[in-house]
Amino acid sequence: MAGVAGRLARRWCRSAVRRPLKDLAICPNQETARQNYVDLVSSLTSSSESSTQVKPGADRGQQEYENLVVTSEDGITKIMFNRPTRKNAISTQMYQEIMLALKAASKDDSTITVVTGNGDYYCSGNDLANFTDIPPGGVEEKAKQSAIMLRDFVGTFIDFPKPLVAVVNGPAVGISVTILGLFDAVYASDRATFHTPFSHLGLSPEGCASYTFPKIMGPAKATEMLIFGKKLTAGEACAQGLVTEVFPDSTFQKEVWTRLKAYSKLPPNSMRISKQVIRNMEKEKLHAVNAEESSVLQERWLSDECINATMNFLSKKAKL
Ligand SMILES: CCCCC/C=C/CC(=O)SCCNC(=O)CCNC(=O)[C@H](O)C(C)(C)COP(=O)(O)OP(=O)(O)OC[C@H]1O[C@@H](n2cnc3c(N)ncnc32)[C@H](O)[C@@H]1OP(=O)(O)O
Repeated sequence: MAGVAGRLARRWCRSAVRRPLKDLAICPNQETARQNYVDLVSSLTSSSESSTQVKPGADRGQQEYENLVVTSEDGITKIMFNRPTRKNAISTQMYQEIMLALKAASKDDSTITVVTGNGDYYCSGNDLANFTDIPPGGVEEKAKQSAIMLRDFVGTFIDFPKPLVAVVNGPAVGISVTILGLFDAVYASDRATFHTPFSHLGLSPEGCASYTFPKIMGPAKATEMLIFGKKLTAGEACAQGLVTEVFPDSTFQKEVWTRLKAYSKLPPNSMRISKQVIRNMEKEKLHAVNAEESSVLQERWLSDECINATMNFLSKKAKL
């Protein structure tokens, strides 16, 4: 594995050497930062690479997923993030699996779709090792591919036609928080926290949060979360309208699932149509916001601020 990373890194270095710096449109400091990043990537152990690879033989036709557990029962399709040892961080493969699972859920017989996490975390956001998988086109190509994937991923939530409920079983970070603004209800354990540390990571908001959060909680509170990276408790997130209701952790699963099972017996067409009426006027705007956020992030991922923060995490120098 280290050999593959090394080869990719060497290929990126050769292409960088062939192109004059003015063509790269970056200053020498950025060039050095990127080179350091590529060097770090090539020295990493195989664990981060294996976490983002698609296993041959994963049979999508039969809805088998490597990083999700998807079940359908009592009119509810449950999509559970299932990488508990990585705090359910979303790998490249997992983004694809979530999109597939949502598309399947949009067409199945269930009336409600639920997203939740396995283990002590709901989700720790984007898997920071995603950026170690550098294609032959180099880091610019990686940023471009990531922006396309991000736009498609968020677009799947914008277009989801049935009631979509998040059952937030523990801390939520980054993109797993921002997309909550696209859910129809958010139930949280009192152990959950909501954290979008974009500035700490040299990033900017995604998941349409630059539009939905100011609308949900007002611009001043949205600024504290999205620009200053303030971590909210479940109670605070509920007071600000991001969370529908908070439950004590000891009774969380029982109370939430009892409620969801009752809701799932409501007439499905009526629920779908009500969702359309509530959300459809906004769809075009949300897709435009999604495109803009993805394009801004494509640039951010190439910035010194982002590269340094990612390196610090991957080399175990920093955590949130
Ligand atoms: C690519 C296209 C789309 C991009 C969309 C962009 C989205 C932006 C975001 O989502 S920003 C948020 C990114 N997330 C983070 O920065 C979180 C990083 N993780 C942490 O700070 C901590 O791990 C923690 C606070 C979430 C949990 O700390 P704790 O001490 O409780 O647990 P560990 O750190 O020991 O975690 C167990 C192992 O899991 C690995 N891990 C956890 N989260 C991530 C992650 N997001 N990316 C990669 N790896 C993660 C962690 O490194 C541990 O691994 P180890 O056992 O090998 O040490």
